[in-house]
Amino acid sequence: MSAEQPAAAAPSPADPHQPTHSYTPNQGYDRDTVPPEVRMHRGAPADPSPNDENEEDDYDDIFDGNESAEEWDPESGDLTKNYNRQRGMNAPRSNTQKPSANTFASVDDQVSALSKHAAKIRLDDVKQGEDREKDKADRATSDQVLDQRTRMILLQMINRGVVSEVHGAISTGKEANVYGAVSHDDQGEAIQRAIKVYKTSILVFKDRERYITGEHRFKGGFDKGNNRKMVKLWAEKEYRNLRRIYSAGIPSPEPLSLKLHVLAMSFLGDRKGWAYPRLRDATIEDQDEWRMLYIQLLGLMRKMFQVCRLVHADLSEYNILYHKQTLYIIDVSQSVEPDHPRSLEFLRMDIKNVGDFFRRKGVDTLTDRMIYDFITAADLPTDEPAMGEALEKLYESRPDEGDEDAMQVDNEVFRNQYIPQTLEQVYDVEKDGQKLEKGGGKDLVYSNLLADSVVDKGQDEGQKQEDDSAEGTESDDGAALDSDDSDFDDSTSRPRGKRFEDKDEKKQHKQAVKEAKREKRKEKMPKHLKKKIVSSTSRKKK
Ligand SMILES: Nc1ncnc2c1ncn2[C@@H]1O[C@H](COP(=O)(O)OP(=O)(O)OP(=O)(O)O)[C@@H](O)[C@H]1O
Ligand SMILES: [Mg+2]
Repeated sequence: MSAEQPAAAAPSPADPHQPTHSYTPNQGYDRDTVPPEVRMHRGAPADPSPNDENEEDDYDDIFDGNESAEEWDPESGDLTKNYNRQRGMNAPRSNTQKPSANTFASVDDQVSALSKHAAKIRLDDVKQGEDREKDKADRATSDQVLDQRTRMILLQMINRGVVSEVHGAISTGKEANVYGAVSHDDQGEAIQRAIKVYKTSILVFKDRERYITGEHRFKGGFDKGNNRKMVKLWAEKEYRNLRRIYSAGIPSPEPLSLKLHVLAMSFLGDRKGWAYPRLRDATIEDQDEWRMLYIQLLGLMRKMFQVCRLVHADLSEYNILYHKQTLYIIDVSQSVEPDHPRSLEFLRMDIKNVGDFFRRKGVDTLTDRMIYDFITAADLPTDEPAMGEALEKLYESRPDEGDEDAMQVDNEVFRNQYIPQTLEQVYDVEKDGQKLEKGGGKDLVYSNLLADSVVDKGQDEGQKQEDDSAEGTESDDGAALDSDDSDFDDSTSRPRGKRFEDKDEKKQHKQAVKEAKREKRKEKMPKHLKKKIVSSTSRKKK
């Protein structure tokens, strides 16, 4: 106040009495009682971190709602709630109050309440496989991803009982870090968990746009300028995709809880917290096992496509974990639905990655085209052992059995083939279907999807029975499975129509069905109706 006042005089009994705390309008009381590791600041600079540049260090979205996954998607909120209820993941919460009248003070209270858990985040306790040990610099960077907001979310998860402790990084990457965590069951038994924390740095997430644009589930698009929102969207995508995959019975982490950019899931590893190796790092000597895993993986890809309606879109030996002859699918944040304009392109890429890897391991692989047809064919089984058997039949049906040169040529052709990017393009091609049929038709990589699963199914449900009997026969309109596919016994999953013993009879029947369908197509249905059918068919879950 006055300039004469001594700066730091020794305390004297005559000094005016100082309040124990100070009050700043709109900021509430000072928070010196809150340990620094959980202290939040409105206005005050946060710890410098490359990951939270331009981020206002506030926690409103963390405490707002306070309901984990329930708040992130109003449209599918019910589903998530149900899921969480079923999983019993909504542990008793001690801080359910919502910020209302005095928002800041209320958030502050919640922060203070969480501070008691601060010691349960111990990131120096690092658990990484030897071959994946990162150097110190890397680790330092990784630790910084735990900015104040992330720390707050983790504390909140601890408070809610999702986990009881968070440990060091299992993996530190460009886009996300995965941390080990522990939770305790009713008997006090430790259960390992994994927590994936998405990084919010702008550059890394730039190319993610192509996965989201065109996703009907993300119709609202995303705000490229807002990093935080984008990363949140990304975590949501992984959560939702994992839920589908896990509930379809595909080996994968079980998604447990989601808050903004932090996703808690079950841990794929041993009880001591060692994660299963990536397929890339798995030590498998037995050649037969490699082949078995290859067949297993093709089945998982098919199931993911047909049952979960998802294309992984980043599938490789890096995003598959291995344990005891079982493959686990992870890292599904970029996975898209079949109606995504680039889904088929992504699928083709996945197939290539998988094929290349297993070929390097010495496995006699099928051509990319055969795998593509196997995955997209509507009329094959979606469960084991039937899927594996179907693949064995494919092996038997190969015309140039294992001829590597022929396969290479076929793969090259297939990989360079035109894949439509939009529905409009698909329909234009479909109009020309008759022309293409005469020879080029089987090169239509999307024919499985278009002719069978989309257009015909949608046209008239009343005729479904008739169409069913022709399932698999339409396939020679395009690049579908060899017509022998009707020999597959998938009676367990879906009743098939008429079965054919005689090849000629089969051929005749196919011809007739083809004619009938051609006629049917002439009575073209309005585009908007088709589009509607396309999206409803592709969203359909079994
Ligand atoms: N549920 C889990 N259980 C055990 N380990 C896991 C789990 N999820 C991920 N991991 C480990 O973390 C690693 C990285 O996970 P993931 O592939 O999901 O992240 P990412 O998106 O690829 O991250 P980045 O691209 O930044 O490397 C995996 O290779 C795996 O070793
Ligand atoms: Mg990965």
